[in-house]
Amino acid sequence: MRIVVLGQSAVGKTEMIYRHTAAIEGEFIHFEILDTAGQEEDSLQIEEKIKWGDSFAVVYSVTDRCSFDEVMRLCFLINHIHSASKKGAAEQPPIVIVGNKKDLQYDRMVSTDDGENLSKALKCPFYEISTRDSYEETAMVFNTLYYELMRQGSLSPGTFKKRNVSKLMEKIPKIYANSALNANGRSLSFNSFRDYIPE
Ligand SMILES: Nc1nc2c(ncn2[C@@H]2O[C@H](COP(=O)(O)OP(=O)(O)OP(=O)(O)O)[C@@H](O)[C@H]2O)c(=O)[nH]1
Repeated sequence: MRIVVLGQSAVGKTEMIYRHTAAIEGEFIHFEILDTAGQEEDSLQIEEKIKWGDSFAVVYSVTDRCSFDEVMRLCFLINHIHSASKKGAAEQPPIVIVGNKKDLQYDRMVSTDDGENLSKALKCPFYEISTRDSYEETAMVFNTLYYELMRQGSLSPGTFKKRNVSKLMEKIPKIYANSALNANGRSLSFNSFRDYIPE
């Protein structure tokens, strides 16, 4: 299952996991997670990434009001690109809205109510998490996307089994949250998405 993580710069996307395997109801689900680069990317790159994904985590930081204001635009972008590329899809692709950095209580600029109200308006599940403090909360986001995709009937467990790990993800090391930081203290990521994008 392919998940694309979107959101403004510095909200904590790079703290998320790049490969993750979970046993859900007796099935081993292999998640391929694609990070995006906040503000630096051009619209073509974002479009390619959105087309690649089955489902989406749109992340903001509870300490950054601007990143919250960006969520609605990103959700509309995902829906627009998917409805144009996957004609006939009855529903919007699974999207989870994620308010990250909830550990920074004293720096909060976005309340839990704001997040919940937005998620109701956009009809998407919503979680507040801390990627810094909890691996489980991050994994919960991915599991929810899996259940949403199954609910839509877009993919059956059998389809997942047959699907090969994409060429894109073969280039990427397995990295867990808060581990494998590079010299700048940031998790490893990849830069040249277009070189690796599968057909
Ligand atoms: N306190 C706290 N800090 C976090 C959390 N998640 C990420 N950070 C920090 O926030 C900063 C930005 O995180 P990144 O993962 O680089 O943000 P990004 O969204 O990938 O940013 P771009 O790559 O610019 O798009 C880093 O210093 C992280 O350590 C969290 O849950 N709590």
